[in-house]
Amino acid sequence: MSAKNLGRAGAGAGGAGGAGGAGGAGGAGAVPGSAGALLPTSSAGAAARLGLKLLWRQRGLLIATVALLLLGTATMLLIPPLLGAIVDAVISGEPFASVLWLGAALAGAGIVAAALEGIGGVLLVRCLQRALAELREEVFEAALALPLRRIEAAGDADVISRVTNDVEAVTEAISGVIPLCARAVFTIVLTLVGMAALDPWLALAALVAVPIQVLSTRVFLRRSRPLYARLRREEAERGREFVEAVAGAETVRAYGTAEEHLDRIAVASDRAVQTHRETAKARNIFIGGLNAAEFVGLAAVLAVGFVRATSVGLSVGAVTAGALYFHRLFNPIGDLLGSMDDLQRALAGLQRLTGVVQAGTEGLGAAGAAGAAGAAGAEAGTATSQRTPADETDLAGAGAEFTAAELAIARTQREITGGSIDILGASYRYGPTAPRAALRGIDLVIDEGATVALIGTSGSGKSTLARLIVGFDEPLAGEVLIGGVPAHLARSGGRPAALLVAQETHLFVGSIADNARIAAPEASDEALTAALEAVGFDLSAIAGGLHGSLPAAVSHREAQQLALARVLLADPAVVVLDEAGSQAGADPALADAMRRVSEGRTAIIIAHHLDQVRGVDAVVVLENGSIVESGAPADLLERPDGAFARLWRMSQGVAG
Ligand SMILES: Nc1ncnc2c1ncn2[C@@H]1O[C@H](COP(=O)(O)OP(=O)(O)OP(=O)(O)O)[C@@H](O)[C@H]1O
Repeated sequence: MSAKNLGRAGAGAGGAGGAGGAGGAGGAGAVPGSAGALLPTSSAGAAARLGLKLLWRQRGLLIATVALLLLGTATMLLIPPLLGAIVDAVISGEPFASVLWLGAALAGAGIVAAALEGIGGVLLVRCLQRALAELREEVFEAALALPLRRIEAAGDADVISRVTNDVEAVTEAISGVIPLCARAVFTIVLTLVGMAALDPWLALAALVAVPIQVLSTRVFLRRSRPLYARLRREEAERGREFVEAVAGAETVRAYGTAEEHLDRIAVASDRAVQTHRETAKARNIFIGGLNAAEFVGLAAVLAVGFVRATSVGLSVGAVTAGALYFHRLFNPIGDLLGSMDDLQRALAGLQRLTGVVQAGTEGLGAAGAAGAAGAAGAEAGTATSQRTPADETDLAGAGAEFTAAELAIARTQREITGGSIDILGASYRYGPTAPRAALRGIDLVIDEGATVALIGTSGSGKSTLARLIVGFDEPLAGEVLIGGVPAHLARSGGRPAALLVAQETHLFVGSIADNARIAAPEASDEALTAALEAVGFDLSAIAGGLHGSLPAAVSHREAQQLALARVLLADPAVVVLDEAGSQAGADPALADAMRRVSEGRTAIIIAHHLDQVRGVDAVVVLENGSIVESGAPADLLERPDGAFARLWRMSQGVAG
């Protein structure tokens, strides 16, 4: 295969030292979401809407649950009047049998109410847990669908803290607080109805507590809402400092910057602790307000009961029942208002989770599908959902089954018409603060099936170009097309059209088969074995063979071979081997595997050893983000002053 049009602007008809279309928009503008921008947080309304949407999917179960809880609460309300009736029966000297019957009714009501509330509570938790599972899925899918640059800019810790801490806050609320609040609301409403039925004046007296409760709650909410939002942000920042220090442990040790990192972690921790203190203070004031309200309310009920008993002859039993009703309100009101704390935390968490869902959807809806195709494209290991619908019509029909993020991905992705690569005036810059553009006006056309080596000194832009080709990022100016489709949207047979095999291969805990199969979930054991054998992976060396566990200390060669086998299984039109062969010169088995993987598809090899350019159709030399030379290796070697010939001589230890 040739790469005859290669380096169209850079080399023209093989011209050495061309500027590679350096006139491109090297100074392209800001990268959205760059420079440490945390992922967005949604409004409370959007979070509530998402919560309701998820709950609505369980509506059948939810309605049955609410009915059971209401029935249970209503039955429980029979207890105070029955107790009042016992008091009246004893005072009026009724026969013991009557009191006994009332006692039996009391016990029966208690048992039935407890059973109904118990079953209702279990069903409610089940319903909420299902909604939570769906929320987790939505957030996870949205996080995967986020443009890779967006995640990099926010930092892994931000995403991790959302899918761990925030999900945990919402889980706690869902398992404990929301069922408690649901029961509390039912009890409060029905108890007030019960009191009003007993004597409307008693119910009115109970309402004296309400203004104090409302005031305490409002003050608390006003103070705590921003405090909780701040707390979650500060905890995420603390996590980020920590993760960064741990992830960069080697660098930290090498440069002796441990103290500096510890200081930064300490500052972030202090900030979070201070906010914790402020929230505790706000909570204590709030609880004091609730206690005062209870005291005032009960005093009012007893006083009004006394007046009513003496003025209109309300029975002592009725007043007792009224006081018991009011007393019964203490716990649910306390539960409800006391749960505001957890609900606030859960809402703050839900807003951050909804923010991820929105960012995933919006990023894709606009131009940000890079992450979808790109993240999915990384070394075939992270292929997106196999539920990719064939076209828009399918999507509309199956809408309910797809998350918003999936719909956005699927709507924008397109099948390629071939494996050619057209890079037209592509420029890229890592954020507005980057000192210079990583790529400037790259023009490069690679024919389908060609094998091309990218070479250049460190920082010349090879990896950046690779990221654009596999669709991790979009160029800030110009275009990168695979088979006529923008690289970040390009699909081939429903899978990413281009895959990258990087130096680091991500391996999952599990068997060799599990690790290979993520590239092609439907692949048979035979297909997996064939792919692994084709890249020289020695299954006989693994205890248990294909289904044996990945060795704890997997060698670099084995990891690379697994990554290459994944490419064979996923069968993309384009493969980019970034540093995959950095040891290939010294390891003929890896060099063979690379050749095998490059066969029958367009292959870009980021060559770190010039040995790797042997047998390639063309070489592209990058310098400072521009193509300075390109052409067939033999042709380039004939130009003694050319960049490639110079690099070649250096690699052979020849001066000049
Ligand atoms: N994540 C990043 N954030 C900011 N700048 C970056 C980032 N990655 C690369 N760069 C910069 O972009 C330019 C091109 O880097 P790139 O990694 O593409 O070069 P390379 O030729 O692949 O280098 P190497 O051979 O060392 O991997 C360099 O100036 C580099 O510092």
